[in-house]
Amino acid sequence: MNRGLTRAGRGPMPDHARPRTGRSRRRLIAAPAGFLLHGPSGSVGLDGPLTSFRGLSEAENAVREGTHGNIVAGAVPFDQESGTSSFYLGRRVTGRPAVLGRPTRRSQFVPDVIFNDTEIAGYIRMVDHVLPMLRSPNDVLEKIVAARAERFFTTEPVDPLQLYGRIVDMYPRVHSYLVEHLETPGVYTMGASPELFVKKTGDIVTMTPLAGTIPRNPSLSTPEDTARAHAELFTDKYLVEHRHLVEFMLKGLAPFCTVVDHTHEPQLIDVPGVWHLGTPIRGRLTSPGVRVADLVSALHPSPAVCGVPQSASLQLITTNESPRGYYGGLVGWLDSNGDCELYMALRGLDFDARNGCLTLRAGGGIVKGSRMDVEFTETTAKLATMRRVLGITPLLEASASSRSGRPVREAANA
Ligand SMILES: C=C(O[C@H]1C=CC=C(C(=O)O)[C@@H]1O)C(=O)O
Repeated sequence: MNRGLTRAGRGPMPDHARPRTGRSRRRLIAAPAGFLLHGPSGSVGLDGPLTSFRGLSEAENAVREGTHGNIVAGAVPFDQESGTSSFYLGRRVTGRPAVLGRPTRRSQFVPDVIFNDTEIAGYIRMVDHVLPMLRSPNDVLEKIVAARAERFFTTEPVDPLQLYGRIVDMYPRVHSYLVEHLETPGVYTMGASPELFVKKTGDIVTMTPLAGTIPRNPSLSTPEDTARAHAELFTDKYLVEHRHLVEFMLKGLAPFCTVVDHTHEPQLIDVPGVWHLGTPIRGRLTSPGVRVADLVSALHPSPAVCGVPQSASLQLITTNESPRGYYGGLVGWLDSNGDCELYMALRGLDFDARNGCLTLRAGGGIVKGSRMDVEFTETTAKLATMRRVLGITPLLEASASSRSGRPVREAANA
């Protein structure tokens, strides 16, 4: 167990990354304390002194003891073999940190290399490599999630909490998250997650796995765009891509549940910038004492971020992509009652406050019948969620605007 490694023992934060406290009549979180979550289900932060853990199972044991705090919160990486978790045990605080309300200085974000072309080339190679495998009746691969990164540098120091505040303000309909990396203090993963991985309340688990995506069309009215999304997503290619995920989740849940209910048809899910197919699932656990760490090892990484079969997809991803870190992992909290809320760490970025480097990452499920150009456009639409936060014109909106000759409406929360 890695107890006892507290913020006090982790060296100083750089000046421009250090949080400041402010005065407000609302209840405030004075410091970021490793983890923040804001969204329709409420706000969660931590109050110290904190104890930290590099594994979900140890973190769960400690919070269930209930002696050092009532909540443990943080992130599980995409690949638990090559990365470590960052969990912080403390007391639950609800409310908005004072610093989130502060106006941000306008920074410029410049690309690492023009168009981040190395990552684009790697993505194209990966998709080219897997498409024939998916078509071959002799290959086991049925679905794989290929992802690509975009890297930018800030031209002046950026406060990670102010950056996070922009995410919270821009995307109130989904859950925003921030986790400081335990291994590398001063590095943060943050974003606006569209997807509930698992929520546990007593003996009830709920989730809405998402797979199947098309970008929103900001030049259409909402009813027109809804009709278009329905017509495009309820077709064989997307339904198969989605079914792989639902089948995996149902199979993974079965040993833990006495009953599992789900809708037989997926639903159209409206999240910032894109439409998804999603299936709400609800299970009754064999006991409220089922461990969250056991649910996570049965269900993560799911085909929402990895593929089918899991081991072959994981192998292809770890061999061919730059390390994903917390992208495609899980973020959220577990408490001393055995309850939890974990979200998929998607539509986010890694921010290294020590050198101003930001890495955005997004991917999409590839199945037999997928097309390179359509898949690439899907990753562009997903990357746009964080590009908007940085004030970098999303490529899709820029090109749609120049084609139509008129400005395109902001689609982030349309
Ligand atoms: C892998 C991502 O999204 C997942 C979640 C929803 C829909 C997805 C899809 O349609 O491929 C992905 O499975 C991402 O945002 O990087």
